[in-house]
Amino acid sequence: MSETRKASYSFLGPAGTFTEAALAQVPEARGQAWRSVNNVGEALADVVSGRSVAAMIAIENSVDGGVSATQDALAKVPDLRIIGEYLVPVNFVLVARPGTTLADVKIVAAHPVAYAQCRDWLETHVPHHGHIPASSNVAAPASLLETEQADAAVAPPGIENHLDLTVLATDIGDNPNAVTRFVLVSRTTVIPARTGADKTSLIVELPEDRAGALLELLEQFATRGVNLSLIQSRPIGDALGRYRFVIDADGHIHDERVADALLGLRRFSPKVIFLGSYPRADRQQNEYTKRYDDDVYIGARAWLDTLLRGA
Ligand SMILES: O=C(O)C(=O)C[C@]1(C(=O)O)C=C[C@@H](O)C=C1
Repeated sequence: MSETRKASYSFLGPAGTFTEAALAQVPEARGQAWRSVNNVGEALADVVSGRSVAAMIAIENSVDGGVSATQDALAKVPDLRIIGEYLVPVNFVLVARPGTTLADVKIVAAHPVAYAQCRDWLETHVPHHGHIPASSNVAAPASLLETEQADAAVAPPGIENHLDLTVLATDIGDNPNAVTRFVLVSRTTVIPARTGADKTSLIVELPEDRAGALLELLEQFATRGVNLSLIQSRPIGDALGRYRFVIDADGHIHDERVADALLGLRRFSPKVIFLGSYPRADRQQNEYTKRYDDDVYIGARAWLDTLLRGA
């Protein structure tokens, strides 16, 4: 009797993290094997080695901004593609071992991105606290039951149903509408179909020592009517003052205006990494001016062809 082998999907664990909630939104991952890992590097290594078909990773938080570990890993690990985007609303509770009160709390364990989202609350209600970083929002409360290094932990709501911990405070996030954006990363070169509500992710380096280079980069998009939903600089790391740009552009590589912008970037930049074109999580149709429609590019190319053919 032959048994179908399950495909493996890696996610930041253990079970109960927001990353797991993002993976739960992926229809193809349902009923497959989910592999809990401890960090983004491990998740991407699983994809590179073929151990997992894809990995779910956090890439941006509405309060704390871009997740630098993810952005840097995507710049360094070759041949990865983003194939989907998912949004998860995030809010937090403060938990402790039973018997602990808020007044007892001196050290708080928290994932750094979660800590950054609860900083105002913690500074107001636990003003003298110290912080121990944890690898995830579930690893933080779990650590309270393993060591006494921390007195309390920042955790996702509902954690008290899985771990023997007491909730000291709820809704401790500084912004009640906080959202984290996740991406599903794979090694496939098959580009998800164009939907009209798409995003294209890129990492672009600037040519060195050129006045106005950043403006020239932006012009590649502006002159083709392509809107950017994200542009963030990250240090390349080899010398002070050298940066790469992480970019999300509205549209799909199969949109003529986006393809033309990519050609412009490739001519101008020493390094362009195409991270993928994929459906936007918010399913909002891409907006652009009529003069950047596919037909306009196709018509212009046909005109050039007739000139080249001497017609
Ligand atoms: O620890 C988790 O629950 C995660 O899924 C990780 C993560 C992140 O890496 O940004 C996800 C969402 C929250 O904003 C904080 C932490």
